[in-house]
Amino acid sequence: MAVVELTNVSQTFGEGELAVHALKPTSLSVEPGELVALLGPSGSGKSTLLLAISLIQPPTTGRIVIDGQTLYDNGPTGVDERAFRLRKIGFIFQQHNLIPFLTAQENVALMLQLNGASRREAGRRAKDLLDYLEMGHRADSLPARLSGGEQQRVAIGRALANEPALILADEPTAALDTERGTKVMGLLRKIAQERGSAVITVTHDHRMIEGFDTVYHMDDGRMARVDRTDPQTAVAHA
Ligand SMILES: Nc1ncnc2c1ncn2[C@@H]1O[C@H](COP(=O)(O)OP(=O)(O)OP(=O)(O)O)[C@@H](O)[C@H]1O
Repeated sequence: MAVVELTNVSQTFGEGELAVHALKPTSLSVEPGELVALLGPSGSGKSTLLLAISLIQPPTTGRIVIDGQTLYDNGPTGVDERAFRLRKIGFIFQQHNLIPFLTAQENVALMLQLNGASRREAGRRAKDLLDYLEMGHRADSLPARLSGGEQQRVAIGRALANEPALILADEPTAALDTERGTKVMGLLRKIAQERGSAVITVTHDHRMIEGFDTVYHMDDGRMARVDRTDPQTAVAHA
């Protein structure tokens, strides 16, 4: 079963002559363990797509099924979207938005507590997760004391805390040097494989493209799959 199943999802802002068709009818299926990259110029609809998938900004039309649950079918389906997001979707943004006065461990634990874990249980699981991300030794540090790459790993820990079926990321490696960026990609792959999560990442970071299973290019609200075996196409979309 696919983790993400989109059918004819579109987004139009405004009406009549002023209408912006930010996302033309788009269908997409992402399997467990699959890493998907979304490329495309500024304003092509990448953020619109991520916001629609997570129903942070519901689309104008279409059907969205995540982890077997129909969240949207040309309108809301009655699912509690906020609770669903908290349990099933992890977000990683370029600006990691860690809470500055909480330690690395507390930042991760907070997500678990929001989902009902006790403080003690959340602390224990957050520490395990940071160990897994090779950040256990910095568990008690405040974000300001961590390097950019370390902060990014804490943000990844936070996104993964509830073992989400789907991870949505916006430029997770752009602020990192190649070595750290490669490590973050490796982590995403490891998690996707071990947990069967699907990962959809907006990226302009061409250094990392090889790390993805599937690459889509967006242009003016239209999404097309990039055939990486064809150098012409791959270059045209680079
Ligand atoms: N809430 C909104 N109201 C009106 N227009 C919007 C809204 N959100 C996005 N748009 C428009 O929709 C189009 C797609 O925007 P989107 O943010 O999805 O692009 P993007 O590919 O993510 O760009 P970037 O790489 O710059 O983040 C743009 O023309 C944008 O101006």
